[in-house]
Amino acid sequence: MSFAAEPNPPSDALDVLTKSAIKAPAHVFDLLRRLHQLSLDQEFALKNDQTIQKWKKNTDLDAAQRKEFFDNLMRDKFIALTPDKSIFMYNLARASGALNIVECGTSYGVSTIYLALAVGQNAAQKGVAAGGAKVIATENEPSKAKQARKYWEEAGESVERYIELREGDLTKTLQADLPPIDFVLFDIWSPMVMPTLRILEPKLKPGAILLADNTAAPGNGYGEFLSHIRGDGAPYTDMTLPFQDGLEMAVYSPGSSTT
Ligand SMILES: C[S@@+](CC[C@H](N)C(=O)[O-])C[C@H]1O[C@@H](n2cnc3c(N)ncnc32)[C@H](O)[C@@H]1O
Repeated sequence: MSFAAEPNPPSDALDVLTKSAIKAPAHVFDLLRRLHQLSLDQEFALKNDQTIQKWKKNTDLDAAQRKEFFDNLMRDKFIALTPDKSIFMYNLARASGALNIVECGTSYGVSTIYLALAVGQNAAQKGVAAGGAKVIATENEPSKAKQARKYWEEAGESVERYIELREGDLTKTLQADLPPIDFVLFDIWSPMVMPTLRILEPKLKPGAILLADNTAAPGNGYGEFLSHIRGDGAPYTDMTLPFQDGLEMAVYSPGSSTT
């Protein structure tokens, strides 16, 4: 999400989540609609919150004070990937046949549900047992992790069994026990993205897909990450997809010839 963008009326944003957009049991589909609505309502309120507008303009705050304000503000916020981006992500994960996905930034687990549906459906199609396919979810706010688990329990078997939630700072929780990775979602505070990619990169499979949210938002803080994946000789192909505030899609392509 970006505070700079004009808010969309929440009802419009949800229109894309039709029954033909994703394959999901009816109760999971209804759960996703409910959670997106909560997230969109929160974002709508945030964009019109005068406290935030004052905070944005207050140049007296130092970096630590700004971080504290931001962390407190976000502690109970979904900040879920928007429905259009979520649907695209689900279908990309399905089309690529991803079996092992890392989700950087889980919050209340909305995007995790899409990724777990995709992983589970890919596993079923390929005849892979549940243990061989999963979404590694990451969240450092305990109250969010607890509630995310409840939503996944409500979603049931087709979702819950494909999620492994690692609680705590992801730059620590992702240090060990990573499978070869097919797909990564970066939906986390942008300064965390490059340190996390450094941890994940040795485990990326050739052809692995990276998505990163809001790379075209004003002041997005993605500079180091974008330089890394777009640099001369970088082992990636990359495009900013034209969703609101951008959605970066990169494909890990080590050793690919340019001749
Ligand atoms: C944008 S939200 C994720 C939204 C989620 N992907 C979705 O679509 O439902 C980013 C989350 O990252 C979490 N986070 C921030 N820093 C973190 C860190 N160092 N380790 C793990 N999680 C972190 C925040 O608490 C927040 O809930």
